[in-house]
Amino acid sequence: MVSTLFDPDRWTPVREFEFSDITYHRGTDVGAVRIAFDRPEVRNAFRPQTVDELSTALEHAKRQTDVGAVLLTGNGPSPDDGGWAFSSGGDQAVRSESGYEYGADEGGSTGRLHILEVQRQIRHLPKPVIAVVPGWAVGGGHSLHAVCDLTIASEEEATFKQTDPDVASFDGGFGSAYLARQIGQKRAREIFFLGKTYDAAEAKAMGMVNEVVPHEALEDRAIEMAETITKKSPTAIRMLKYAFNGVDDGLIGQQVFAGEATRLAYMTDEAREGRDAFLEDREPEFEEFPWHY
Ligand SMILES: CC(C)(COP(=O)(O)OP(=O)(O)OC[C@H]1O[C@@H](n2cnc3c(N)ncnc32)[C@H](O)[C@@H]1OP(=O)(O)O)[C@@H](O)C(=O)NCCC(=O)NCCSC(=O)CCC(=O)c1ccccc1C(=O)O
Repeated sequence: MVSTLFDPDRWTPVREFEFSDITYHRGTDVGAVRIAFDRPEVRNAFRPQTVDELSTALEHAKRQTDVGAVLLTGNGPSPDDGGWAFSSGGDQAVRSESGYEYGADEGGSTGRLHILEVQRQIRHLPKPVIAVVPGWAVGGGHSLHAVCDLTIASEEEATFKQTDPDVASFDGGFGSAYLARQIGQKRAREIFFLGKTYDAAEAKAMGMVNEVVPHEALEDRAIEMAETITKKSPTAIRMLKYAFNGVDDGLIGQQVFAGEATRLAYMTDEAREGRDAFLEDREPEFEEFPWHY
């Protein structure tokens, strides 16, 4: 069993990969994928292996031109005590002085903090990523939900909390500063400085959760959201995501948005004329193309 909230009729395993720390499924009747932390016994804490797998799945999801939405969630419940989690952040059991360590027989010799690279993957993914929160979203797990485009949360089980300063960690980017853009400075500072716990309704009232859903209906509602998104124009959704990002992302945001504008421009006769003139070793003839206003 993947998770008690998982509907096997709606999802097919993506068989290209052999993952140990996540599960990865493609929708059977919706153009979406479901990526889930699969370490429920440690509240879906992520270790370097988990982060590598997450990154691989996100890169694969990015390249699927018939996939328009990504659901990111956590499998559960814990076989030990029945607890639920989206993610409790970095696995403190493998944390060393330089970051989070791979096991003895895998990876490099230095500690990693590459969940931050995954945050940037989510941020730049050309399709919405929905955080589907069935339980604890804590520490780096809280930061991950913050960077996702949308968050839906279990009414009964979702709990939001920032423990970063308790374990001498600090997400100075999307987890804090971008969160403050979502919910305001006072609330974001409260989350980090006081480390209070918030249920799904409180998190929605604060503006960091879009919908609160009965626990048993959580993934059905997530699929409905993905269906809604994937019926819309892929180009419009992609450009909107990058437009929303742009204001906070500076020159990188401008570059990403402009890159997609370039793709749209490449689709015009005007661009074809520029390319063909070069290949045919002649001057380009742009006279027929208007100076739009
Ligand atoms: C999540 C809890 C609040 C849940 O509490 P509770 O329901 O009572 O369950 P527990 O009994 O505590 O936990 C069950 C079981 O899971 C183990 N566990 C839970 N969380 C972790 C974890 N993060 N790492 C390792 N193990 C974990 C726990 O030990 C229990 O195991 P047993 O063997 O059964 O005893 C509570 O568990 C809790 O507070 N967890 C710790 C949360 C935490 O501090 N997370 C780390 C925050 S720092 C971080 O995530 C850094 C990574 C990162 O993203 C980053 C990197 C670089 C810069 C910035 C960042 C950033 O912070 O974003």
